[in-house]
Amino acid sequence: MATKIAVIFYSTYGTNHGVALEAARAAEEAGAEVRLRRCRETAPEEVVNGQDAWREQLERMKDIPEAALDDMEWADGYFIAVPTRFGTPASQFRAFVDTLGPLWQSGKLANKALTATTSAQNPHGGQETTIQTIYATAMHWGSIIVAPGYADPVKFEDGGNPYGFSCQPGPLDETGKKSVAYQARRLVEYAGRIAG
Ligand SMILES: Cc1cc2nc3c(=O)[nH]c(=O)nc-3n(C[C@H](O)[C@H](O)[C@H](O)COP(=O)(O)O)c2cc1C
Repeated sequence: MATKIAVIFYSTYGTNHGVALEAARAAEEAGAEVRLRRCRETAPEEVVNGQDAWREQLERMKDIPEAALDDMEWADGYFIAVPTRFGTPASQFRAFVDTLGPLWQSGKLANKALTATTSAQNPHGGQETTIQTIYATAMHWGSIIVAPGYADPVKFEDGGNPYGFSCQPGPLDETGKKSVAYQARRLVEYAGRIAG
């Protein structure tokens, strides 16, 4: 049976959408069954519509299903891609996390593999604290954290964040794609071992 991976992301301007697409592609290539899911937009409509770039990104994602409890229960592993907001994950992701109490209570979030990535405007704008904050939540679930570390040469080319791939806003460059693909393959491998 194929390893099941949920790629859960949120993106205001497109960066993390790009990361999520590359992660989903690489996980599928590695043999996983993949669900690509976006966190629901929680910002007021007038705020989203007040920024063309935000409104257009929401339009680009409209056919991607919103993340739901069933996706979390279904998956063997989670690939999380969310922007940094003041050194922590975007609240749209936190809003989804805050719906997971019943799953956690029934033990259905335990023993899943999890890895996380982020983006921030500045090269040192809080990427590491964002990823570590996601990992702190994952520990409450009993997840097995699959950080990339420096276990592949690409980590010496991509800025070297051992907690998870991180970048500045914009489309992924070739090194970024390689790094995200490596992190996704690693997740598939360890999610499969745990589930197996
Ligand atoms: C409310 C808010 C807070 C932000 N906080 C930070 C921050 O702490 N550090 C930083 O470098 N960038 C910060 N940014 C920039 C975002 O991280 C950036 O827009 C995001 O990584 C782009 O990802 P996306 O294209 O997927 O939306 C912030 C942006 C917003 C709107």
